[in-house]
Amino acid sequence: MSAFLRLEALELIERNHHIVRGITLNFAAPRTLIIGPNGAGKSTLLRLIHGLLKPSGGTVQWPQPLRQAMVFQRPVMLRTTVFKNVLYGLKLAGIKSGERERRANDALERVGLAHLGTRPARVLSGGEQQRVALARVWALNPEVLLLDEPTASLDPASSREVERIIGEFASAGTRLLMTTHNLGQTRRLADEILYLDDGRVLEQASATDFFNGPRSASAGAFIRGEMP
Ligand SMILES: Nc1ncnc2c1ncn2[C@@H]1O[C@H](COP(=O)(O)OP(=O)(O)OP(=O)(O)O)[C@@H](O)[C@H]1O
Repeated sequence: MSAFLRLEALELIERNHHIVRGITLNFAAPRTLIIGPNGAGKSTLLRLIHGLLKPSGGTVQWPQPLRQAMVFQRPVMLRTTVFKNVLYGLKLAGIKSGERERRANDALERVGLAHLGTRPARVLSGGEQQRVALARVWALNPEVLLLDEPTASLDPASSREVERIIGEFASAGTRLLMTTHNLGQTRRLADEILYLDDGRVLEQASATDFFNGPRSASAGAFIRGEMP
C-alpha cells in the first residue's frame, strides 16, 4: 500500500510545551485509529493533519490532494433546520443548486434522519446532532475523514449508530483517521493502530498485532486499563 499521507518531523510547541514531538510516519491503511492516554496529543495531531493548526516544525504532505472532512466530539449546528445544515456545507463547497438538494436528501437518508429534515437542528439529541454532522460530511463525499472522538459524548445506542455510519464511510472507500477512548470500538473499526503517549508515536501496528502483543509498556498498561 502506498502512503496517502506523510508526516515528516511534525512538531507542535505551545508556550514552551512540546505537544507533538517530531512525528515521522506514513498513513496507508484504510482505517487508522489513534489511541492513547489523555493529553497524549491525539486531537492535536488530527488538527495539524487537517490544517487547523500550524506546526512549529516539520510537514504534513499529501502526495495527491484528497478531499478531506473532519467531525468533532461536539458537533456545531447552525441555527436552522437539519436539512439546511447539510445544504450549507454543500453551498460552501461550491456544489450547484439542485445537486445540493439531491445530495442532502441522500445523506440524511444514509444516517437515518430523513424524517427530521425540517426540525431545527439545535433541538435534536446529541446523538442525532452527531448524525447530522456525519450527513454533512457524507454529502461532501470526502476521500479522507478525520474523526476526533466522535462518540465520546454519546450513550451506547447512539455510539453504535454513529459507529455504523462510520463503517459506511469505510465501505464507500473513504479513508478514516479517528481518535477514540473506546477500546471495543477500536477493535471493531481499526485496520491500523497508532498509539500516542506524551506527543510521541510509541507504536504503529496492525490492529491484530497491537492487541495481541503491544510492544511498549505504556500501550500494554493502556489496553489492560491500568493507566493512571
Ligand atoms: N493551544 C494549546 N496551548 C497549550 N497547550 C495545549 C494546547 N492545545 C493542547 N494543549 C495541551 O497539549 C496536550 C495534548 O492535548 P490533546 O487534546 O491533543 O490530547 P489528546 O490526546 O487528544 O487528549 P484527550 O484524550 O484528553 O482528548 C494536553 O496536555 C493539552 O493540555
